[in-house]
Amino acid sequence: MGSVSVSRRGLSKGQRWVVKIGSALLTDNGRGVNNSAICAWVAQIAELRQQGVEVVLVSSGAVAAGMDRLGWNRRPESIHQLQAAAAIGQSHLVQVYEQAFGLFDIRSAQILLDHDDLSNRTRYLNARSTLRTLLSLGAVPIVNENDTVVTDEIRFGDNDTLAALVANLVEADALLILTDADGLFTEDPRDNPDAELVGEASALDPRLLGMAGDSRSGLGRGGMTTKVRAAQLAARSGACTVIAGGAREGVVTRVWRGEDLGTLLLPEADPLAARKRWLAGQLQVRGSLTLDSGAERALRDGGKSLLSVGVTAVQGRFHRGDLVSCLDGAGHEIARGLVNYDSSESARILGQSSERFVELLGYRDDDELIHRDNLILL
Ligand SMILES: Nc1ncnc2c1ncn2[C@@H]1O[C@H](COP(=O)(O)OP(=O)(O)O)[C@@H](O)[C@H]1O
Ligand SMILES: N[C@@H](CCC(=O)OP(=O)(O)O)C(=O)O
Repeated sequence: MGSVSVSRRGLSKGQRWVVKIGSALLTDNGRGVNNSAICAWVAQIAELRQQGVEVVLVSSGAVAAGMDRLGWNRRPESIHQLQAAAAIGQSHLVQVYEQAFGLFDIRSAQILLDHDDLSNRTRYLNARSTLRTLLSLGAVPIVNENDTVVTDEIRFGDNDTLAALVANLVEADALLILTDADGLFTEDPRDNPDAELVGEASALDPRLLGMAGDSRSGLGRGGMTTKVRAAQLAARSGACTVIAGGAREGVVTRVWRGEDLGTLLLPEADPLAARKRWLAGQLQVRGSLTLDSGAERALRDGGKSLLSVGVTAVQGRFHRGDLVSCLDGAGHEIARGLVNYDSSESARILGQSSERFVELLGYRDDDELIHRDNLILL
């Protein structure tokens, strides 16, 4: 699987990171919320922020923290008891984070998501806009599954998957999964103490899932299997994943600096191509926009976003967040992208500058009709 490489050095170039902290770690194996560990991770995240890295934190631990507060020492079977424990634990957890981030003058924000939020396009885009806005305000969003409203069938099942979906959502450069093992080993080290740490591999290497086993802690859910799957999911939008031991001193900043810690799982060679392909594979084309020559040039040569002022016609019926084609004057498709306004709104703002959006639509959300990050040139 090779040793550490140039790819490790690339980690510090990432501008947006998702850091996921698992239950067993957070609660010191069920012994209440580990305040000092949380303070240490928060201090490291504050350092990353200082270096210009935007961080989204995905934190598990609500059920485990709630169990501790309720004096339960076994994870309940009943979904309602789990939900109740999560509700009690989550508010405590967020309070601890809020205090810790406060020491660094960083605002934190609670985001609770469920499966529908990420499979429904409008809610997906809304979640994305909120996360992006929070990041641009310098805040650290703290994400967890919305355990109160989910039922068994629609649970993500584990926060590793949720973290990978969030990495896709915010188009993160890296996903750091902190857990109670030092990374992915060739076998569960609890079964075989001679198992070796995998230093680096392609996230898509088929051997990885054969090495990964389940969780044993009774607090965590997915074990290494969901972490490897999460790395594969994150790789789809071009993110690399590091699975590392969260109890190691300075782990977040050390991984960021490229130190040889944990397991680095890489996306395919060209992350940008992966990201665009991921975008293209998202949806069916629902409509099209015809561009004037200025807009065509801005897209083709300038790598710019599509503004409504450069659109001359709107075809089809589509919603905000749908995939639409961008056509040149002769009707040839030159690009595809996720549109920020639905078809009737797009028809009202075509040819107009975004300054008139409020007057024409009654509101203005995004200045661009299609943001360049959501645009694929053909
Ligand atoms: N190949 C492996 N390498 C390392 N750990 C493994 C492996 N297979 C299974 N595990 C288990 O996965 C656990 C971490 O997953 P989990 O308990 O779900 O933690 P978290 O709460 O951080 O998500 C480890 O404690 C370890 O016992
Ligand atoms: N939403 C749940 C997540 C549980 C979970 O997935 O835990 P983990 O496997 O430790 O990431 C909680 O906060 O307890």
